[in-house]
Amino acid sequence: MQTDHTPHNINVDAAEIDKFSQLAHKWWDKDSEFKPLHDINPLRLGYINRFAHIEGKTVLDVGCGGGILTEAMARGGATATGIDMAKKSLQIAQLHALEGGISNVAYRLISVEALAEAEPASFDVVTCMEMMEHVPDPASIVRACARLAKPGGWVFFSTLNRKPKAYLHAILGAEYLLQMLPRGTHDYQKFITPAELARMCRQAGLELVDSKGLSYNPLSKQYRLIDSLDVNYMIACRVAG
Ligand SMILES: C[S@@+](CC[C@H](N)C(=O)[O-])C[C@H]1O[C@@H](n2cnc3c(N)ncnc32)[C@H](O)[C@@H]1O
Repeated sequence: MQTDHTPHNINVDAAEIDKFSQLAHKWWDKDSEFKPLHDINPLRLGYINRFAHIEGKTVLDVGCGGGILTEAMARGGATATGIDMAKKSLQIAQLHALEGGISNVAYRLISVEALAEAEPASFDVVTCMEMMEHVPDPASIVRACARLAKPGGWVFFSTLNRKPKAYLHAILGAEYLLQMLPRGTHDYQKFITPAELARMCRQAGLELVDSKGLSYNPLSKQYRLIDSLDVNYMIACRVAG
């Protein structure tokens, strides 16, 4: 794994990185705290592919954790790079790729802001999933992601909406009632409304092309894409060509 030493580590919440580092050994346990990410992975991969057709493309996965999406994109034929600020997660990601014989994926310990400064406009596709609600300054992440994509490239974000319904579903439901996630996984104040995210994208020079919500049915234990952005949602953006 490549480690880049950089002063660009201001936009990092150390407690968040610590939280994910402590769970790092569970990234690939599909019955663990990371089960929801495994369950939504085919949906988000399908969504990304619908717009960006990743086969043969260079993709960057920002806040990649153990590489659940990064590795799926590499398996889908992309040359994938995953970055995160939790070293343990990156080590797990790299080990998992090695064990699976996947060579078209690389992991780097570097902030997205530092990578954007060093290698602007170098990826066809940039993804940043379920990460922005864990950082102090999400707009800085959006700007860096936009800078890293090539002209005409695609940028995808997913996060949680700061709406009471999201508090009910993502915190009371998932953390307390269903115990799908550890308590304290999410901080409601850090959730981002679609309007706020759209503004951040606009200010970063991204054109918002599409948005979809994700809905979980606790009875069937299935996720599906929906039009409502009330709880979890994803957006697809394009850099001017
Ligand atoms: C909920 S996990 C999502 C992992 C992955 N994106 C996925 O959806 O499968 C959030 C990830 O964001 C990472 N993270 C938090 N703050 C970060 C930062 N400032 N820079 C890079 N990664 C960060 C955490 O270490 C963790 O791996």
